[in-house]
Amino acid sequence: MQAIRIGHGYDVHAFSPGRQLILGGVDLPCDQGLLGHSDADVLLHAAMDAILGALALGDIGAHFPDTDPMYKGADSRALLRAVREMMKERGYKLGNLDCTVIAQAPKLAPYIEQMRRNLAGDLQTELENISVKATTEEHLGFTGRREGIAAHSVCLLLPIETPPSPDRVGGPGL
Ligand SMILES: Nc1ccn([C@@H]2O[C@H](COP(=O)(O)O)[C@@H](O)[C@H]2O)c(=O)n1
Ligand SMILES: C[C@@]1(CO)OP(=O)(O)OP(=O)(O)OC[C@H]1O
Repeated sequence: MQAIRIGHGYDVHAFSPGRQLILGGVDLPCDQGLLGHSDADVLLHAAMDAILGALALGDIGAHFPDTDPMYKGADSRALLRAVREMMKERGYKLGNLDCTVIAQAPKLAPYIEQMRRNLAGDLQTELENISVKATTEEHLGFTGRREGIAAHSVCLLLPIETPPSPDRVGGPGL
């Protein structure tokens, strides 16, 4: 029987004019977006790093290098689904995921439920297993000055249960 595993992820992207702001797969109305090789969805990047961390598989940069033209402008939801497949192939499913986005602006509360739905769908889990929270940084530091957005994520992975083989049902001798 495999053990339950815990993972942590953290990511930061800088604001940049002329970019779309995409968080948790939601295209947000904002005067600027985040800079990145991909769509720079910092929330999904932290979530993926948590899952990869739980599996001791390194980080997203190792799997989807930012030097590879294949990932230029990549949809981070597609990368998340690829990470989900890595998790399944190793015999795990998501237990729960808890994410915090650190953004002075824009206000994220109206979009949090859609972000949760996107994550739950891509990770093939129930909505109740996905938590997304937002906090400002009280105008302190790079996030507080609106220079960028950071995200943290922690997850638990559970072994996928395999049904007992028929010859073991009922115990020895039956
Ligand atoms: N970008 C953000 C940041 C925070 N919120 C919500 O506002 C509330 C107060 O935030 P604090 O920084 O004072 O903790 C809190 O309920 C956050 O969920 C937000 O919607 N968007
Ligand atoms: C997501 C990837 C894809 O090339 O690019 P970026 O958008 O630059 O994001 P980062 O958080 O720096 O992670 C590295 C890459 O895996």
